[in-house]
Amino acid sequence: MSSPSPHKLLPSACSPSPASPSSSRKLRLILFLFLPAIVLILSLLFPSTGAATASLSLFIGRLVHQPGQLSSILRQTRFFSQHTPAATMRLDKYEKELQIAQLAVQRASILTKRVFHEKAKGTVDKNDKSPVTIGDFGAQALIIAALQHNFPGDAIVAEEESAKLKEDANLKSTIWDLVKDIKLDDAAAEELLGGPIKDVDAMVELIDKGNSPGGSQGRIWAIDPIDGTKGFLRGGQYAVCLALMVDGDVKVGALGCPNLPIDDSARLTTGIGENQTDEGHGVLFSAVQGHGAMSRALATVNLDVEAGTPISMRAIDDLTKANFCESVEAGHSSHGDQAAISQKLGITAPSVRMDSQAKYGSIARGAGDIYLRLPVSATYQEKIWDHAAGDLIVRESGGQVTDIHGKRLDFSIGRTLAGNKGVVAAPLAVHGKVLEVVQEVLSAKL
Ligand SMILES: Nc1ncnc2c1ncn2[C@@H]1O[C@H](COP(=O)(O)O)[C@@H](OP(=O)(O)O)[C@H]1O
Ligand SMILES: [Mg+2]
Repeated sequence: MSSPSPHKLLPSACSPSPASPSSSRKLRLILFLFLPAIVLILSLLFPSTGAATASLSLFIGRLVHQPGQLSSILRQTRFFSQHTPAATMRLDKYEKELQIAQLAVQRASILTKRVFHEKAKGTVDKNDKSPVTIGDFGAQALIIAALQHNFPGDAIVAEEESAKLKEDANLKSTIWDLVKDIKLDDAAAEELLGGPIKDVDAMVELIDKGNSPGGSQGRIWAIDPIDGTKGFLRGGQYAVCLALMVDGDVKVGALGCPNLPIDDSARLTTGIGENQTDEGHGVLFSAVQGHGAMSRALATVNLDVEAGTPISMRAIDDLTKANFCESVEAGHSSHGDQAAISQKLGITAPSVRMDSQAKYGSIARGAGDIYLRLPVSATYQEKIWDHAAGDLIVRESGGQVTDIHGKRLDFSIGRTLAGNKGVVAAPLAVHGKVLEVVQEVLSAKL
């Protein structure tokens, strides 16, 4: 068994820490002591501006008495705490990348939702026997069109290729009929993405632009147009996933989860992975390295790139009360090993099964707590598009993501995570304990 590499296990420099209670207390004390003095000085200096002085004192008074508002200001101002920058999206870098990623995921999600609610999803089997739908091809074309328009020099690693479309004219035209009508409701946002794709040939060409071998150099986008295709077909959870890596490090991540509840505080229930046919769901998760993660309702319009709700993982003081997530597919993650790990940790609640990177998003916002992906096959290599966005979103929410050996996921090797086995994602404070038990249970296989 290889031991965890210490430098890889350091907490993300950007784990979010909301304004700390002590810094908040400090500011409240200062304001409390100086409030009368400020008011006195202002009224002596500007006797004619009584109303302004009164409003100012009212504002300061509210700050002193409303810690929530105070801490939100602290988060935004980076005041008093060296940790506060993480909880805001005040971006000094990657602002455009985040904006385009969010809009591209929103637009592709409109397409996937349309297919999701139709009976016939145009399913074909790929060579590896995994299914792909017209939604996968269409969403990939739309996302790549947006990336090519904005960042023409960037490489792209995307899951699908157009070979099947080239041999099936019907399939190709069905996808084009779908793609050509999809647009955001906001004209300016649509223009930012470069507007509609020109024609069917351009669409096919775009799909194949996702054939980069990946690697450790330069800017590379990873796209999974529909992650959890089996969940998508079953009527369960799925995710539209996009991440930017620079020199092998994930810098920006966006996850569109059209079937997750918008409310971040809704705890996961065991039924979340099935029969998600109600409208009114949909959440967009995003993160920028060093700036925390956030969520917002998955919309169809333009968006304020820095707005959204900061999210964080749930603090767990008692691991027996933790909530596990795992794949629905027993072929993707070993249900038996997961059950043995739960038992050893004293967890009695059944793990919540759901498809796709919606698992990463769910634990990042504290709806669930721990996501384990336990290898079933000795030879399977995880794909970078199945993890890049989720890995960043969880780490930026106060979590740690490693493989079962305790190594951080390495996105710099190519299209697969060839240097890793499985996934262990958990809040930073308990990750070590969870990993220990994972290794104990899997010891015979490691
Ligand atoms: N044997 C295997 N082990 C682990 N993951 C696998 C696998 N076979 C396929 N997958 C991946 O599992 C992903 C779905 O993950 P989950 O089980 O968490 O929903 C699939 O993504 P797609 O649905 O995009 O093809 C696919 O890439
Ligand atoms: Mg996938």
